[in-house]
Amino acid sequence: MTRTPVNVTVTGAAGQIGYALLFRIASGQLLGADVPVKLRLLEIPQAVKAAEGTAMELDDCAFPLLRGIDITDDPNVAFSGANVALLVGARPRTKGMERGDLLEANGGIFKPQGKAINDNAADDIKVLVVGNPANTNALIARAAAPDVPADRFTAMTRLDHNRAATQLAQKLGAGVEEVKKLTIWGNHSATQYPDIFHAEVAGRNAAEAVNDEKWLAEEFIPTVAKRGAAIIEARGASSAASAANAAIDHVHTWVNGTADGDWTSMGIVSDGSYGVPEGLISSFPVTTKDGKYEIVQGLDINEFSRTRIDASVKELTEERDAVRSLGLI
Ligand SMILES: NC(=O)C1=CN([C@@H]2O[C@H](COP(=O)(O)OP(=O)(O)OC[C@H]3O[C@@H](n4cnc5c(N)ncnc54)[C@H](O)[C@@H]3O)[C@@H](O)[C@H]2O)C=CC1
Ligand SMILES: O=C([O-])CC(=O)C(=O)O
Repeated sequence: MTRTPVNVTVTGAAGQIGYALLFRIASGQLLGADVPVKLRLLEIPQAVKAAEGTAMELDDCAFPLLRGIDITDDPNVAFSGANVALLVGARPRTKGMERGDLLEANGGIFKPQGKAINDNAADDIKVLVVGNPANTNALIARAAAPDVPADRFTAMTRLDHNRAATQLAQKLGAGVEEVKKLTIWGNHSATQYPDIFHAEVAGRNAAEAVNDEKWLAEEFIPTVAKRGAAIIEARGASSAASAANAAIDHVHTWVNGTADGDWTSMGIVSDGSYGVPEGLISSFPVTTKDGKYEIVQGLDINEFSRTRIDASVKELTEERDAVRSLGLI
């Protein structure tokens, strides 16, 4: 194999998502079974030793595609020459913390990381923000990287998309692979809107096949939107393996393309489509090809959907205004 390795930077590498993610990247599941990778792990100084332990384990897997691991607490080093950056490390909300405090603490992480990406990453850099609040953290990083095209900054709603696919498949007794054209709109938060009106299950329109607006409004949407909290309640820790899996899916789809007749959901910088204010990082239905994505255009948005998209976009607008007033963007 003579191909130049792809540099993949992972922040928060010693955390629980990092532990579920790194082995899959190193085994070729992020970019493809023929693509060698070099890993750059960014951690805070106190967690560098733990990241070193994970790196020892990665070595011990003898992955043929893994061409090196660097571990650092310096964002400029971590993002030097990065082709793909997975921004996982974030400041969780702790007891007594107001939303503004959370946004400010994360601004202290994502602003310098955005600048370090701007100054050091490769020209083809692709960024996925996983750390919460993911959409607004992506907005902060993007604002700190004026030399990087805005469409390279994305936020993860693929976990929500995958959750919705399973809920819908289970409701209709279908396989998840038969579910197509689902959309997550808006924020990766409880206001997100999983939309089945354009979705198909085994070739049938999903909303018609379900034919149960009560289930849609009272079961499906809340189950998907509050799944993160339900996992925390059940597991005593937030979702990790499924979040890592979604990060793999997000980047793999971005790089390798969506299947014909299907699309996926990604948090991306709005171009104003579907009435989402330009510049907000909001989830949309997108197709991907040759490492680029496009918003699926021309979908009819009914009243049921419009109200819910607007509510989530309102929350994103409020988060943007809050980080703006904190001087973070
Ligand atoms: N978008 C999504 O669908 C999902 C997002 N998440 C979010 O992902 C984030 C990570 O989750 P976990 O891995 O479970 O958390 P964790 O607490 O286990 O790990 C986070 C890691 O980030 C590190 N970190 C903190 N600040 C850093 C910085 N400035 N630079 C580099 N590393 C830093 C910490 O030392 C820690 O090792 C959380 O914000 C969580 O809410 C989790 C699940 C789904
Ligand atoms: O709230 C969290 O940290 C976990 C999360 O985003 C999710 O599972 O969707």
